[in-house]
Amino acid sequence: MVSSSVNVLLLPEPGSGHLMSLIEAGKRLLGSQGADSSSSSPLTVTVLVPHAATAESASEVDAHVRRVEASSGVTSMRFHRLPAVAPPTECAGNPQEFKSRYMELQKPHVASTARELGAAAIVVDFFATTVLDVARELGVPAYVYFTSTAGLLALSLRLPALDAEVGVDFEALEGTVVDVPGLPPVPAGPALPGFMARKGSPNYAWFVYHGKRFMDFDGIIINTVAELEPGLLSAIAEGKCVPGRAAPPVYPIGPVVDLGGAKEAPPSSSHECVAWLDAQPAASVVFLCFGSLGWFDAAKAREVAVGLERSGHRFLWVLRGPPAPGSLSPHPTDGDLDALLPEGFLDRTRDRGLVWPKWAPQKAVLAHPAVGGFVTHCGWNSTLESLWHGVPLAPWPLYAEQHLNAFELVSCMGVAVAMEVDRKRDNFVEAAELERAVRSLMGGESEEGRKARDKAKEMRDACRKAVEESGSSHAALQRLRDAIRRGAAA
Ligand SMILES: COc1cc(-c2[o+]c3cc(O)cc([O-])c3cc2O[C@@H]2O[C@H](CO)[C@H](O)[C@H](O)[C@H]2O)cc(OC)c1O
Ligand SMILES: O=c1ccn([C@@H]2O[C@H](COP(=O)(O)OP(=O)(O)O)[C@@H](O)[C@H]2O)c(=O)[nH]1
Repeated sequence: MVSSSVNVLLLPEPGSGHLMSLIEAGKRLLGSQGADSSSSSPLTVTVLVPHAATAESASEVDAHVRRVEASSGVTSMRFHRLPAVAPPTECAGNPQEFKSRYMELQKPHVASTARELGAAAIVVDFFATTVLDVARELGVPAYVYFTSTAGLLALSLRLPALDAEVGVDFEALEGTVVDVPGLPPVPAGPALPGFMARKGSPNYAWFVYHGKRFMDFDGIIINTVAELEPGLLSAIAEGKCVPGRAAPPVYPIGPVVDLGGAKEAPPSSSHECVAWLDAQPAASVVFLCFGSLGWFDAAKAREVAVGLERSGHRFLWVLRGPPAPGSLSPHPTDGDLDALLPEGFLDRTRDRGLVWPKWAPQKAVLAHPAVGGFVTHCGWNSTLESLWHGVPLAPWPLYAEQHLNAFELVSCMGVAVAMEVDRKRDNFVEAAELERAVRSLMGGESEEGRKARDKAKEMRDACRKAVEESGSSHAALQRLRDAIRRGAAA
């Protein structure tokens, strides 16, 4: 007998990156609900879509929601738009504070919607840990969805204690290391996330707050793969991050990336970048792309150009320019190549390079057999997309938690060659250093490069196996569904 459905509410942060990741996670939750799904209650998912704070963000969110609504096959996922709230004021320049306070303002709407729709569980974005109060008030189990690494999760869980142990600002710890269970000693200067620099900053305070609250959830769903971060996941599960308290169960269900049609073969050469790659030999092209917010000024672009030219390798370089002057949007503009690149660079490299000034079809590029290496800002989605295709990396972190990701990619996972990024000079990389890293990554004599290439292939296989039936992420999803059903029954 099929019993009534179990409705899981998802509360994303209304920015396209986090929203898309949580919706994709919701699809996985609905996925194949297990051999016993005909006899147990089927899960349904309702995404609570907060009204985005800016017009630009609202239109991105709306477009994405419409695409998912229209796509066939996602029949048990519904979307419920939450009413607009007045955005918090006085947080300019403090994105973590803004996002955290904005999510806190959703609480009354989440509470009334959960009552109206009936919720068996609530899953919230990691900027929305305040919404745990609503779940507790209603007696509904609550899960947090963590869009980044187990490394950042371990650091977040450890941070409240670390905050008490360390009496100075973290930026004053230059030259020392920080202990995070599951990671080798973390060099404070190069590797800690930027928002940890000053204890007085509201972003830091929110990071400590979220770290505390993660411990109170019924479970933490994380976009990683057990085989990518085994030591970190064990350290968290063994309670090493918060001694004396059992951590909530952690469900590594990754890689949660929407691979669309790009899973195996690249799509037809409809995009100029892909058409260009079609004409290049296998594993011969280094791809450079820096996420949704990465951009370069002429000084940085010059170093890249010189480094690429001297490396002799083929390249596909996504070069974006600064956000529009006067605009509130942090998004880069299309790169003005004449202004950004050294004289004659495009002519000299015409036969072996393409500089693309706009948003690029990154997933299709990484899926292309011509791509042999990826110079990346180390955004976690970009990293997972690269590893899904077995492409080794050279890290050039820029913002958010990316410096910690870069450290982990080199020092723990071994899928990246190290590249020296001068954080004190706004993440500047010298041409000679880029040239060295690209040569190593793309098949020079270096042992480091060979190891990164081998390890990336190994991780590709591990990621693909993880999502198969009997794989670790598949099993974690099944444990999560069981826990949600048990919670609903209770
Ligand atoms: C992981 O720590 C931080 C992440 C972010 C952050 O926030 C964010 C919010 C949105 O509404 C849309 C986004 O696209 C977005 C992206 C983002 O940073 C990236 O998040 C990715 C995961 O989805 C991934 O982890 C990348 O590495 C991040 O660059 C912001 C932040 O502080 C401001 C964080 O500490
Ligand atoms: O030109 C670009 C830049 C980025 N991306 C996509 O944007 C996402 C970036 O997410 P990530 O977590 O790497 O970094 P963020 O932009 O959130 O910092 C990834 O899915 C990329 O494939 C893309 O398709 N084209």
